[in-house]
Amino acid sequence: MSSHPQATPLLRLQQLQSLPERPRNGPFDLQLASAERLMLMGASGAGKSVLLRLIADLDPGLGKVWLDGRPRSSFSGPAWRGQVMYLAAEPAWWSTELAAHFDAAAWQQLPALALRLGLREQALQTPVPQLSTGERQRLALLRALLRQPRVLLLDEPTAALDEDSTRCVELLLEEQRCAGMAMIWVTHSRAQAERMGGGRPCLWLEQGQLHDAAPEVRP
Ligand SMILES: Nc1ncnc2c1ncn2[C@@H]1O[C@H](COP(=O)(O)OP(=O)(O)OP(=O)(O)O)[C@@H](O)[C@H]1O
Repeated sequence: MSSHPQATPLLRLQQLQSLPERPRNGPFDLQLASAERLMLMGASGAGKSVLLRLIADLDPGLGKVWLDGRPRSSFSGPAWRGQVMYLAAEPAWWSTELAAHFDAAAWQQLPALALRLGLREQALQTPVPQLSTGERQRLALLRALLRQPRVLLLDEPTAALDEDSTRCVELLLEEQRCAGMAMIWVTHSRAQAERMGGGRPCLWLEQGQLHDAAPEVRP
């Protein structure tokens, strides 16, 4: 399957798949342009997180991936994941101090962005374990955005959020897309897939394969 076939896609997958001993996932062939966003749905356990993790090189797999025509094998792992970044549904925090997760420039930019996502000012001074799930989810998103990846792989980024916060996140991510960031966005919300899909059908993952349409409308 290919989305928007083009001469030089930003991200290209060819026959990407999980290792044979893992649950079947793939092979996937996919292209993603700069400023393109694919919405991805599928039943719980269908393999959506595994697909994103395969792309980010966080899960072992077979097949090929390119960024801007350059093979993933020519990047170091950290360099690849800096440009093709996976934002987990439950992101990891390696220090209880929030500031430890941001470089100095990003830390300066954080308050204004946090305000836009409805985070209280005090949240930035609160030890990470004492933040609410939704606060941590928004801060993890900002941590990722401030690193300016070329491709952001979003695993249910609004799952823990109320409607207002969800809309704030959607607006910010739309701005980032318009500025050129490509995204694959996993959601369980059909309404969100429609809102954020830009008129394109969302992709469905089922039995390890991607489809252009929801299961009930496929022949
Ligand atoms: N490292 C692994 N080794 C073996 N099986 C795995 C591994 N990681 C995930 N799986 C299995 O692959 C399947 C897909 O998992 P995945 O987390 O990708 O589902 P998902 O579509 O993201 O689900 P949800 O919507 O519930 O988050 C699950 O059955 C899971 O147990």
